[in-house]
Order: sequence, then C-alpha cells, then structure tokens
Amino acid sequence: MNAQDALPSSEDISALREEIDWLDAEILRLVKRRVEVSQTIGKARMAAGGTRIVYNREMDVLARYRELGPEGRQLAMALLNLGRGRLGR
Ligand SMILES: C=C(O[C@@H]1C=C(C(=O)O)C=C[C@H]1O)C(=O)O
Repeated sequence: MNAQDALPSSEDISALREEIDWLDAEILRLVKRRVEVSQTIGKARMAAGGTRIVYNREMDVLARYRELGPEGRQLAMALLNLGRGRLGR
C-alpha cells in the first residue's frame, strides 16, 4: 500500500465529517440520557435519606474510562458532575 492509498479523498473526508456530526449528535443524546438517569437515582436516594454520592460506583465509572488516559478521567468526571447538576452545587 502506498501513501496515497492510505489518504482519504476529499469525498471521503466529507463522508467522515458527516459521520463525526452523527457521532456527536448520538454522544449528546446519550449524555443527556445519562444525566437524566443519574439525577433520577440521586434524587430518589436523597429523598430516602441517603447520600448524594456513592463513591464505589463513581470509582467504577472512573475505571471504565481509564483506557483513555488523563482525558478519560476528565470525561468521566464531567459525566459525574453533569449527573450531580443542581444536587451537587
Ligand atoms: C447514579 C447514581 O448516583 C450517583 C451518580 C453516579 C453516576 O452518575 O454514575 C454514580 C454514583 C453516585 O454518586 C448511583 O448511585 O448509581
């Protein structure tokens, strides 16, 4: 395979950009759903007199993203913080 074979054409790049746009829309949809689910659980636990945070569950979430390195940690922390929403302020 020569270098040209490996390079995407301008048509390929257009298609790849469409894929990125679609992926971003899906990621946003999933993040919003995650926030919703996390807040539902958090509100129920607090209404029952429980804690706002469950550290062992949060450690599991951090571990899931560890393969992405420091950015994975930032991403996991952002997801956890989004789930806290107003509850966490
Ligand atoms: C969603 C929960 O509540 C909190 C939010 C978590 C999350 O967003 O992943 C994890 C643990 C808890 O601190 C839960 O207890 O599972």
